[in-house]
Amino acid sequence: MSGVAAGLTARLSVPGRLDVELVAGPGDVVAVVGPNGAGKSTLVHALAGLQPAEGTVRLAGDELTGMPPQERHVGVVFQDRRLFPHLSALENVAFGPRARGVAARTARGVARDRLARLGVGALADRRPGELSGGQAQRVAIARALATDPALLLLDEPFTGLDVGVAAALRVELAGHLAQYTGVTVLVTHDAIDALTLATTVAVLDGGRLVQTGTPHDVAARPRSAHVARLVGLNVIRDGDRFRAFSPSAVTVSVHAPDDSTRHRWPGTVRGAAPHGDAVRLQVHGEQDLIADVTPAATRELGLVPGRPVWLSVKETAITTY
Ligand SMILES: Nc1ncnc2c1ncn2[C@@H]1O[C@H](COP(=O)(O)OP(=O)(O)OP(=O)(O)O)[C@@H](O)[C@H]1O
Repeated sequence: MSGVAAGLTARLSVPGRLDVELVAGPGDVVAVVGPNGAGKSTLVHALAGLQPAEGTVRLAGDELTGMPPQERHVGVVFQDRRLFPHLSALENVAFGPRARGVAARTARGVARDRLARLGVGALADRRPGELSGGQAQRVAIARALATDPALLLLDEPFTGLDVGVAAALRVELAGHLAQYTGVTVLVTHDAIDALTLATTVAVLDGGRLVQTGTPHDVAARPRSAHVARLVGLNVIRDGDRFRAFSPSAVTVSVHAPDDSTRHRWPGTVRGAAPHGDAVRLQVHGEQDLIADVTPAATRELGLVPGRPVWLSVKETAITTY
């Protein structure tokens, strides 16, 4: 794979908890998903050097194996933020560059820039105790980005935030990640994160990677019930918004539906696989979509690979982000 030397290659093992090989290129956003206890946090901590692990980690051509956390070119955001309570937002963000020997004035300039980019420039003088959860998480992300890390680790960064706050932060993070040339590893329990932010979804179960692929591939061909439940969503990009709907909300027909209240897409059946009591169809077209239909409908409509179909969904079944 080209560019891997500039990206991340990790082989990590923590006996009884983790045994994975993870490869990502520059700009990749790897969403790590999996059930509770799968080893997601262990992986993030091992990459950050906060969890002793056997194996090797190469990042941007550097060997990190055995390197202490503060020397790794890694930015970390945890769910509980972990800002220094006695420092202002600005000082929290400037701390990393300062610790790396950057002059105070320059470090503060970098910190102002990162805070502004995360939409919290006006809160630079506040202490963490004077920030809302969403604001504190923006500061935590600004802090993680302040050293221009080659690897950004986000461990459930939206957990504990109000739905609206998480949605706004997700949009900003998406904009940021689109320009970020390092590797991002994002631990998430949320299908929207996996499908909208990630370039790769890595499914961890029992400490091992059981599936990796593009978000669409993993959603279309989930190899575990957990992932099927997690990523079983259609997501369409509409400008800078994402529109998501469940495969069970999709109606499949062989003629163009004339109901103007529904969104319609033509496509061709690519594959069909049992999915619980239903059949999950993969449909290729201008939008690659998945649809759950009954086995009876599959037979009656002749929904086999190559079959041209129309998919439609009611506006009310669509959630916009
Ligand atoms: N400090 C520890 N010492 C020993 N075992 C641990 C420790 N922390 C976690 N484990 C075990 O390691 C395994 C992986 O845990 P980990 O916290 O990495 O999972 P996770 O995927 O992040 O789970 P969750 O989604 O619940 O946060 C689990 O079996 C857990 O019980």
